[in-house]
Amino acid sequence: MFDALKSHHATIADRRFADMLDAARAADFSATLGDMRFDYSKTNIDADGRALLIDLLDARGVADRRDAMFGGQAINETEGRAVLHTALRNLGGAPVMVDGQDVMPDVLATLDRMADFASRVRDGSYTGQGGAITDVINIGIGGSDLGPAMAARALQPYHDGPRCHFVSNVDPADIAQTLAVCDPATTLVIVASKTFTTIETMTNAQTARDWMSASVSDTGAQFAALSTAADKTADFGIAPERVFGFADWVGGRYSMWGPIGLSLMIAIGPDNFRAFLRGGQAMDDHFRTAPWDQNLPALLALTGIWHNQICGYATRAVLPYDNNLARLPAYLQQLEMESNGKGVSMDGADLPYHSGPVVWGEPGTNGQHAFYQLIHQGTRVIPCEFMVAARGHDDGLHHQHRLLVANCLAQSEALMMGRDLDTARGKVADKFDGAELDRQARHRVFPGNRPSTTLIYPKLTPAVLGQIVALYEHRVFVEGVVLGINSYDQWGVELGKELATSLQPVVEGQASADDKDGSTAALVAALQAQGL
Ligand SMILES: O=P(O)(O)OC[C@H]1O[C@H](O)[C@H](O)[C@@H](O)[C@@H]1O
Repeated sequence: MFDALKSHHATIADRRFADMLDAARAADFSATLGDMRFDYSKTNIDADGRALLIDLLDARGVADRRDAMFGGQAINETEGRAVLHTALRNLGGAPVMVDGQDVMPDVLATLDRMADFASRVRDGSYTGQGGAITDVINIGIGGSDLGPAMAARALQPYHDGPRCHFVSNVDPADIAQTLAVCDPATTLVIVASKTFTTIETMTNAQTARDWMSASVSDTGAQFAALSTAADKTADFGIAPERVFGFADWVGGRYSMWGPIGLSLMIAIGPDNFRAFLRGGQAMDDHFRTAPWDQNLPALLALTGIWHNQICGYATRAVLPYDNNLARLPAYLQQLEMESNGKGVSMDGADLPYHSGPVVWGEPGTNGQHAFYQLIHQGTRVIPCEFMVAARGHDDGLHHQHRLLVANCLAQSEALMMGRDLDTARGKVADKFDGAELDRQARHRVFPGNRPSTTLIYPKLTPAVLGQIVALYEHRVFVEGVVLGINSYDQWGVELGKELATSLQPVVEGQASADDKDGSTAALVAALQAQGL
């Protein structure tokens, strides 16, 4: 499938793409949605390469598949489900049909119920036993944690509701340290779980309930649930008026737009939450209508395919120069790696090329003082995705924000330009000479020609965050369709869960480790000797 692209790549692999980069290329290899601009000119993709990449979209039927997704067809074929997180941000309410039924009335009614509840928590008319709610604890994991936790951090400047805490790990340290700073009489616990069976979440929810029941008479009244499993939320003792349901066509890692976003809505308020949804919807409209060579999600995806499947770069760094996006890399790790980390194509055959890349990152400028060394001078090429706002939220500190922007732009420039041996020699010629000058200079050489993309936006508002998240969601979709995999299941997480269940009695000393492998049995024995 990638033959033409690989042949093209072979002819240009040694080219220094900085030599192509003039103002015309910068304009041609950028695309915009309003004030959001995606620049992929600092890559080795040229007009021919881009044309071949766009051919792939047509050859793989991406447009039809996109329309099938928005149209409610069961494109999650292994689970027989539609993929309709986009319906959650379809604020205009245009009909979205699943099995002959319009799902929008239910979606919008649930959004209104969420807004009503969030408003009552925020204005103090919904109370705990001790009065107005001071703390909200969202208990969830994976898609029921990473989205709202990432967004609550990203939109911290808009936070004017009660304190929000996110507990995910089954490690008791997580819940214990959170409960320690909350008052049970004024805390709302939100149990977020699509299935309401996830062991970590149910264990933490039980621990929170025990904690609350020591001092609160009606604990159920201070619990809410976000789930597709209404029967299970009732069994847990949460009254239907505080259960916010959604359908199985919302994938866990795509679910922050609906009930799973309740903690975020309580933090920033329903109006800001709706602005977040509108941002996502604006990206949906763009994805559906913009020609491929102007289409941000498609271009982001094609840049990814170029770097991973064609150039062979196995990882990709996401580097937001926006400290409030500190959790974005973790969020994207689930979104991208759980979606496109598959070795089998939709029809069950082995994938004849690599699956999606390893995604990792940290905000800049922090990363510059840690792992950028390897990005600049390590032996592997790591494509970088920079993102930065024109303005921060503290106008009085705008001079400091400019320093942040200068650093972001400097990094992509440095990665591209590098520094050759002659220039490196010049840097140290006053200190060394002869063989020592050469040796010292070698350490100061930067190969350069290292690709990056840059996403810029005016300011990290709720709407802009919505655009960014939807941009990455659709990027994952396009990459998944091109690779021919199902981006919407996650069978690869099951085996570890099954083995954890079988190991539980072993670590509890109720069953022997004899039928386990030698390493596992020895580790259990050693941990038991240390007090397990
Ligand atoms: O929302 P839940 O049903 O509790 O699921 C939470 C998470 O756990 C699973 O193991 C999946 O890997 C994730 O995709 C999911 O988001």
